[in-house]
Amino acid sequence: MMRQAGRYMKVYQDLCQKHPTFRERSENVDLAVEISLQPWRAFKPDGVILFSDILTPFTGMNIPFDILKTKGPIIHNPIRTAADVAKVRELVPAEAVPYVGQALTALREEVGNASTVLGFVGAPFTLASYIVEGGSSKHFTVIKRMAFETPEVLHSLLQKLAESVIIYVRYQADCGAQAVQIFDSWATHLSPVDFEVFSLPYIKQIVSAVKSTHPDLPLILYASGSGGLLERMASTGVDVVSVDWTVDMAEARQRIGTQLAVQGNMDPAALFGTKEFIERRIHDTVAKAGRHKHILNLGHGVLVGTPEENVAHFFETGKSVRY
Ligand SMILES: Cc1c2[nH]c(c1CCC(=O)O)Cc1[nH]c(c(CCC(=O)O)c1C)Cc1[nH]c(c(CCC(=O)O)c1C)Cc1[nH]c(c(C)c1CCC(=O)O)C2
Repeated sequence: MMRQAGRYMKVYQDLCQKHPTFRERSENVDLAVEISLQPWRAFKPDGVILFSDILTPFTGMNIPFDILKTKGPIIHNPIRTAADVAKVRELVPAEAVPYVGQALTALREEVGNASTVLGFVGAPFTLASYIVEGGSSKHFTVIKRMAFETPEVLHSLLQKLAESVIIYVRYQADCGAQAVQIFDSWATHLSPVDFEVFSLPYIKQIVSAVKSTHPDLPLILYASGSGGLLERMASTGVDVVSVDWTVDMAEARQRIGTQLAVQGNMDPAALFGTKEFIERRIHDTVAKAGRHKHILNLGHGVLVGTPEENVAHFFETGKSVRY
């Protein structure tokens, strides 16, 4: 299951006591592998997600960052001008983030053919939102101001990010990732007309560049609250469109079509419900996705406080579904 998978787990919280910083946990190969394997050992899901963050490659791009327990992601020197953009370096993953490749390779060895190892990247707009705003944001006013006042500055940043993301996806695949998920989590804060200018072209660029060198690597695209964008997401050329719970899965399937796979889309909070409720929701979701490619998942990460036994029940029920 996606993203902050692990935070709800006691084994992860215990490990955080000993290794208190996110960067230590994610930049040390042994720790990153160990944390990635915690949900795998507990639930045997069909996918094992690398423990890392979409911000991790920033270190190699001359964008110092931290992820603080209280404040979340922090970019120490936000990028606001053309001169700032000029300082952003192209990512050389083997030099800047070798632990990512090493962890993926180790995970592939560990899980063998019993599960799929997933890598992930942030999409240019979502990465830029952190870089320009300086951290998480509610209204995205700084990056939108840049978009609407000096679009050429934002475009030059997005283009640089797209080039590094292409390199990073290829690196993850070469090191063992069997599928890569692209997170454009905050793209839905853009109006669709602006999404078509500031996000879509860059995702398309990434997908077509990666497909030209890695035609068999499945690419998954996620955006939160993506109901206004489903057709546009499908038009990027990705193999899987990840859907969150604000869209009915039957409608999502209809809008995305039967050629692409859909992923999702249970409300993560459904795992606070009774066992029967969880089962009903799983069957409902699977039925609505229809007899076409579907990766059963939550519509976002597992929420902190989710009972681990309910997560286990999600997987047991999901695996027992027969068409
Ligand atoms: C936007 C985004 C980020 N990071 C990510 C996204 C895209 C997915 C989405 O839409 O949520 C993706 C991500 N972040 C993390 C993973 C690892 C995969 C997994 O363990 O499931 C993945 C896939 C670990 C993490 N990344 C982070 C944590 C939590 C902090 C910690 O455990 O130290 C984890 C486990 C920190 C982080 N990093 C980011 C945020 C918003 C936060 C949470 C801040 C908070 O709520 O406290 C940026």
